Order: sequence, then C-alpha cells, then structure tokens
Amino acid sequence: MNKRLERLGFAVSNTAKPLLVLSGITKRFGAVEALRNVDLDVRAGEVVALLGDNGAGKSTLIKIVSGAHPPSGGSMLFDGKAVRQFDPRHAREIGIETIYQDLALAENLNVGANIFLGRELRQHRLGLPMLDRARMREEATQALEQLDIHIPDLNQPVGELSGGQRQAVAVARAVYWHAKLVIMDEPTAAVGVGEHEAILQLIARLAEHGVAVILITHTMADVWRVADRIVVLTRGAKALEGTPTGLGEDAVVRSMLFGRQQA
Ligand SMILES: Nc1ncnc2c1ncn2[C@@H]1O[C@H](COP(=O)(O)OP(=O)(O)OP(=O)(O)O)[C@@H](O)[C@H]1O
Repeated sequence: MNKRLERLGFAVSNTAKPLLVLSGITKRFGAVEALRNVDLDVRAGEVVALLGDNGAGKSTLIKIVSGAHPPSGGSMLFDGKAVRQFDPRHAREIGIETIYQDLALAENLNVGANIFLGRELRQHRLGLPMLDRARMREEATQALEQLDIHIPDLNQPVGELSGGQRQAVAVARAVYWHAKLVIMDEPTAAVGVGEHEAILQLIARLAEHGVAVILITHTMADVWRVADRIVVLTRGAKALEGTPTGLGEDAVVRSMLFGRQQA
C-alpha cells in the first residue's frame, strides 16, 4: 500500500507511530496564557477535528505546529524527530502545510503557476534558467488527478475559479510538495452547498492517501462526516478528546461551551 502511494508521489509516513506528537504545549502572550499544557497526537491518514469556542486557542495551536509561533513550553515531535526550529519554511520542508482561509493563492496566476508558486521548475535554455512551463503544467495536471480534482481549464486565473476549486488547488499544492500533515482552517466557511460537499470529499481523499489532516471548523455536521477524532480546546486547555461516535454531539458542544468539568 505504502509503495503504491509513494509511486503516486504521496509522502508516506511511518503509520505505526503518531506523525505529530505535541506534549505539554504552553503558549503565553505577555499575561495571556493562550495554551496550557496541551497534548495532541495525530497519525498518518487520520482526520482530527480541532474544536473550541472563539478564543479557545485553536489558531495559536496550529500556528505553533505550522511554525508561525514558537511555544513557550512543551515539545513537538514530527515524523519521529524533535522539532526545535519554529518557522513556517522549516515546517513546510518537513511536510507540514497549512491552508488558511485566504488560501495564499495568487489570483492572477493559473493553476499550474499557483502549485509552483515560489518553487518554480526551471530548465536551462542557451545557458539561461527559464521557467519550465510545460513541465509545471503537466505535473500540476497529475497532482490534481491524484486527488480526483477536476478543473476544466487549467489556464484560467485562479481568481476566476469557484471557492471549492480554489481550495482544491491549495490542497493539490500541499500534496504535490509532499505534505504529510495538512492543517485546514475553516475550509468550508466561505463556499456554497455543492462546493462544501466537494471539500469534505477532498479531506477524506487526503486521509485515504495517508495524509494526516487537522481540521478547524465550527460546523458540527462536517466533523461527523469526516473526522476520525475530535479534540476540544476550552480556554487554552484540552477539555475533551475521543471519536465522534464515542463522544456524541451533545458532550462535544457542552465541552466547547463549558470546558472539562461540566462536560
Ligand atoms: N498575538 C497575540 N497576542 C496576544 N494575545 C493573543 C495573540 N494571539 C492570540 N491571543 C490570545 O490567545 C487566546 C487564544 O486565541 P486563538 O486565536 O488561538 O483562539 P481561537 O480558538 O483560534 O479563536 P477563534 O475561533 O476566534 O479564531 C485569546 O485570548 C487571544 O486573545
């Protein structure tokens, strides 16, 4: 199975151990303690929904995993190695891609150019490095096919695509660059009903291909559709953890509102 995925170009992790292990993560912003002693494991091919009310600490936690903030305390292991360098470029290099709501796409460029944004393929012609547009287009097409994403005209500027298609381009870019963990921040927040479904299917496909997904969402129905596990943060601490069926929606919502004691 892993060999086949590797041939398809997916980054394959050792599934026996968790891919991401956060232990005792704490984050302080001056007097504000945004995270308190948070533990979190995520395995390859697993979709973990990270839930919590506004200000619970979800963004802070994913910013630590994606290298945007260093933690104030605690440790992070990724793919069996301790992470000591917290910067977004390093996170991407080790296989952690974060898809924020703005998707970080260049609206005026086409799909292929977006997949290779900042990491363009070049070829030498007459001794000069030139963009290899043909190869980028070919590889972009393959990256989309691997995830069963259909975009009729790859020459269209990304700004003209629908919200779901743009989300798919951002995911294809992550997978093309060998993401082992994809963090998605409210991916269905700004899309229509049909597109919403397509994004859920995309998340499920990522997991089928062995990619781990951390999903931040406020939409409970999405959690029950795609998540293998739920982690609820309340006021910076982990309040609840378990499978959707094991926990049940009432307990999850109560925990989001009231925290550990009352859940
Ligand atoms: N850069 C910062 N400086 C100071 N305080 C911050 C900073 N970032 C976050 N916080 C504080 O940390 C706490 C957690 O915020 P965070 O944005 O992580 O929550 P959240 O669960 O993502 O909420 P939301 O769903 O509203 O985005 C809040 O009290 C917030 O005000």
